Amino acid sequence: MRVSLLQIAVDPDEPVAARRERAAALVRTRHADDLVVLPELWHVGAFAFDSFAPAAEALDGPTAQAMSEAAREARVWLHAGSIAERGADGGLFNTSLVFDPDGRLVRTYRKIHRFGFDKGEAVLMDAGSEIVTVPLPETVLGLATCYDLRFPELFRALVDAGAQTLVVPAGWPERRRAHWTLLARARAVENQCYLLACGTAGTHAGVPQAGHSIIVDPWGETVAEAGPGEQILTAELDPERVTKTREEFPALKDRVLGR
Ligand SMILES: O=C(O)CCC(=O)C(=O)O
Repeated sequence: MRVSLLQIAVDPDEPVAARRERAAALVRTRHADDLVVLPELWHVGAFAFDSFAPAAEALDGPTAQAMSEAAREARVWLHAGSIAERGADGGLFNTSLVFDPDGRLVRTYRKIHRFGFDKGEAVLMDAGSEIVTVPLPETVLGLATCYDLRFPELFRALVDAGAQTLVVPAGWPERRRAHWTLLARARAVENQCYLLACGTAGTHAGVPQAGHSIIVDPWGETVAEAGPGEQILTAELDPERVTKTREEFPALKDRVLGR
């Protein structure tokens, strides 16, 4: 199973519509992949708090439409990262979108843990509450977003729901890059899953982004890691490794708490 993480640069000088078209054009080139992943809030920037409400879109808005068409053209599964979603009830959510190779929006995930403590996303957005998995032909995706990476109980719940490949779009800041890499590997090894963590590059709202998107295998080893700039990170995964790792080292079966 070939996967690519599109580590897009989010630059405040680039209009949202231009970045949307650039991202769609990149997705359209990925026809040799099975799964393509974009970062968190790449259309607007995860730290561009003032733009969340004005840039918010419905689930059939321009970003979703562009991603649907790109997935269909490339014939790939597309985790299109997340958008600022204006819900039908007026709520504002940080929502991930997954499209199938026919361009159908098959699942959405509203970020559960909002970042910012008493400002930013934490006060501007509403929290999701649903644990979301997505069955693909080769694996089962478990969805989480950025700050969620710090909450292992979410990932355990995803494993209980059948997840084999954890997908984490992010807009992680450079300042805490060491946490990003450490947590990505920890979530993979403790849950015996592949983990695909796709961040942004560049600097927006004065916050330099970490980049360093990373693909980790179920043994906790790094399969591929990006640098700091805009980059496409590609790797070949063996979905059977999840089952084999869980059979050969059955630590998940020894759980005592939280079952
Ligand atoms: O947890 C962190 O250090 C970064 C989280 C974050 O930037 C986010 O969730 O948008």
